[in-house]
Amino acid sequence: MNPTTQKLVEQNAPTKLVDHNLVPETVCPGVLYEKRPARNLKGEVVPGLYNVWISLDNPKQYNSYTTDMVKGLILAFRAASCARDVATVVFTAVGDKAFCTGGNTKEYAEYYAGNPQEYRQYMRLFNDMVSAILGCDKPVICRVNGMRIGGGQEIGMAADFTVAQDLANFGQAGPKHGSAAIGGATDFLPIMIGCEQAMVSGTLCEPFSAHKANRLGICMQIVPALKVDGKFVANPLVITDRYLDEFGRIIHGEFKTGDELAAGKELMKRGEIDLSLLDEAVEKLCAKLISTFPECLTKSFEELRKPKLDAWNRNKENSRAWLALNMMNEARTGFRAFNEGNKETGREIEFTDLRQALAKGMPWTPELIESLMPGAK
Ligand SMILES: CC(C)(COP(=O)(O)OP(=O)(O)OC[C@H]1O[C@@H](n2cnc3c(N)ncnc32)[C@H](O)[C@@H]1OP(=O)(O)O)[C@@H](O)C(=O)NCCC(=O)NCCSC(=O)C1=CCCCC1=O
Repeated sequence: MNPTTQKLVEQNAPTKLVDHNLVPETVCPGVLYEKRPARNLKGEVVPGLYNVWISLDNPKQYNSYTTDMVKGLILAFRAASCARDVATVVFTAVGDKAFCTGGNTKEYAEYYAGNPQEYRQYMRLFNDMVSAILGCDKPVICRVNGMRIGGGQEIGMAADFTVAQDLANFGQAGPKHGSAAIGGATDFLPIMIGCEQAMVSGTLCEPFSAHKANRLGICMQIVPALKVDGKFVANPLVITDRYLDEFGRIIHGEFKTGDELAAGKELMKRGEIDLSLLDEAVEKLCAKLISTFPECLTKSFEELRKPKLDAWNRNKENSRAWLALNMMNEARTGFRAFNEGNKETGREIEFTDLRQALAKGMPWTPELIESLMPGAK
């Protein structure tokens, strides 16, 4: 700060500030809240200003969020909103495997399955978490440190910007695991990537690469993360060196197959993951954001959020009720299948068995659900 401005601040700023936060900046289980010094465009630390890094910390379960973590995120976004000295929120997670793979399937299978009134309460918290991200008083950057799947994709899309390391996959999981992607994805995807691609992602649940996420417009920037022999290389599992196939179809960002894939996997084994370029890109974006008038920036992102916010507000309460009741049958079955299955038995049900049974008018009995579990004879 220049000396004249500094003197004016000393003479005019209140000596005691009112605390608008609802809760102290608490540490909640599974959520880290860390203030990091903000930097300007030259990379210099700006004294007295910070960016808050809110990190999901459940790497063993791919940073899926438990009920406690959902509560922690609501509080963390609220605290960041109220912090006068915070410029930007970086929303990320611990490790390099996953940003988040959505709701915690163990908790879903072992507590919420068959318990719709409890899940309805959980969905109150879930809805408040998404609203807390969309309503954050600071711009929110989703730093995608690894895969962003299911509810992870939903809370990531609620952020204002997405910057990803290029080994991260994106996508939905709901209809394969007994849910519908109505925790934000069905609201945000059509706006962000168009109705056709949204339909593909929200129903087929096929993961797509960071390169494709960038092309579709769901991610503003990607950076390489794999270092082989000391040099960064693009994700070797994905086609990145050509745009079209012989028929003129776009193949850039599609997953490799056959020999090309095998060679990619070999290269992957030789390399190590280094997220320093991701951090550089995120810091650079934070520096660009801090180099703006604060209220004009806030008004701009508040307006630009409106298409997402309007769609979310229109649907979130109905979605809550539907998801709660769905815990009686399909979610009860799908999340148990993921939780009780393994690599050998598989973690999904035989969908055609269920469809054949329902086609004959079979009711949803506990025995039907047991008969559908992976490995059931
Ligand atoms: C496709 C996957 C994301 C990754 O697959 P893969 O790379 O093969 O890893 P895994 O071996 O499957 O997983 C590694 C370990 O992490 C555990 N894990 C992964 N995801 C979760 C999770 N969401 N909850 C709890 N634990 C998780 C996994 O069990 C492994 O541990 P283990 O000890 O068993 O070796 C794949 O992991 C996957 O599909 N995951 C589940 C994705 C999912 O279904 N998420 C929930 C979607 S629904 C949702 O999020 C919702 C949000 C609000 C609205 C309603 C709603 O449904």
